[in-house]
Amino acid sequence: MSRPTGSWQHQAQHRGRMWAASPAFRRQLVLLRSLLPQSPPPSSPPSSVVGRRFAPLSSPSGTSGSLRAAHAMAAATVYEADAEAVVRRITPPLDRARHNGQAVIGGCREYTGAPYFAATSALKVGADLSHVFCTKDAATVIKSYSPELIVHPILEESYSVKDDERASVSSKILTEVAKWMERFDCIVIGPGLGRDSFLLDCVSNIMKHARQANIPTVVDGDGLFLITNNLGLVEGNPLAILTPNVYEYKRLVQKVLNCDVSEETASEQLTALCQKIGGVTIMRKGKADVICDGKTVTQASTFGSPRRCGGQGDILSGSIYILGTALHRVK
Ligand SMILES: NC(=O)C1=CN([C@@H]2O[C@H](COP(=O)(O)OP(=O)(O)OC[C@H]3O[C@@H](n4cnc5c(N)ncnc54)[C@H](O)[C@@H]3O)[C@@H](O)[C@H]2O)[C@@H](O)CC1
Ligand SMILES: Nc1ncnc2c1ncn2[C@@H]1O[C@H](COP(=O)(O)OP(=O)(O)OP(=O)(O)O)[C@@H](O)[C@H]1O
Ligand SMILES: [Mg+2]
Repeated sequence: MSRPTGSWQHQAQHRGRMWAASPAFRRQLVLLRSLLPQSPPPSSPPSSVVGRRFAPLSSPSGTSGSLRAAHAMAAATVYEADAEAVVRRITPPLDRARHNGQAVIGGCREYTGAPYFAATSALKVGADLSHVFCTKDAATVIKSYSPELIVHPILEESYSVKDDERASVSSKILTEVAKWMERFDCIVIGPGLGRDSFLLDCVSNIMKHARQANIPTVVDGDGLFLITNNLGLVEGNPLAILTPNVYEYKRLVQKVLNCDVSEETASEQLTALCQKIGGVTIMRKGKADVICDGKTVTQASTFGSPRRCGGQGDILSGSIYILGTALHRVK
């Protein structure tokens, strides 16, 4: 699907006026401050920020075509995040008056592990409740993994819905998820979702609803497959965080920037990608996780296991839940 033809700048100006007056705007400020260390004042040494300042990953020289303009605007500096300090800063304090919840939209016939990993990670980093919205086939399996998860067997794939029932089933699914939406501090769209066209249409509606409700939304796994083919779902949404792995990033770059991934201009290309989509924050997963909001580039290169077993990305997307709670605390 092609991108909307309306001018992004025009839409951004309009949204900007609305955002400035809304609680979501304050959440966005916290999002940026949490993920990205602030630039030190010109006279301050690098140690004064949460994170160290790094030389550019590469020079923008040698880039060509449509990327050149974006590269000219790109942040030339990559910061190294002090991941532990960031986590300490945004982890929700224990408070008797408070409870927090998150939802994972994912899980189909093939994949039950991914939504489980994401949902259970949220519990481990501090969520009191974690919901999974998945297909009926996946629900019993996911429930049997853990009594802590609240599992809703409501998503449907094409094979289980007759053509003339699609509209009513789709609307029923949205109504069911919408009923719960206000309880969530954050939703994660995509781990183990699969790529069934009917299911993805229903999830598009859920994403639009979450956006209207200003719920911070992490997009991972097959959620990234969905948005890569329908960028309007996240375009201009400052509460959207995309967490692509190597392949998901490659597909995004090819679709949005119309070129291949370039390691020589990695930070500039990531910045250009954020700017072209508009508003979103992207965490590019890899040996170092590189995070960008279109202005600043930060990397977290704390050593992890070199083993690349499946599920590590799902754990990451579920853990980003704490960022959602940080955002809701400034409601
Ligand atoms: N236990 C589970 O249920 C799991 C389900 N998963 C889900 O599976 C679905 C498809 O995800 P995929 O990542 O397979 O889809 P992709 O389309 O991103 O990957 C396509 C192919 O690339 C390979 N690949 C991915 N990352 C790679 C890397 N860093 N280096 C080399 N090869 C790489 C994969 O093995 C796969 O064969 C998603 O919904 C995802 O969430 C995964 O999260 C893994 C665990
Ligand atoms: N080459 C690597 N070396 C070391 N750590 C890595 C490497 N690639 C990714 N990681 C770490 O693993 C985490 C998960 O990234 P990964 O690329 O495995 O996600 P994924 O493919 O989406 O995982 P999943 O199997 O859950 O879908 C990242 O946050 C990163 O810290
Ligand atoms: Mg993944």
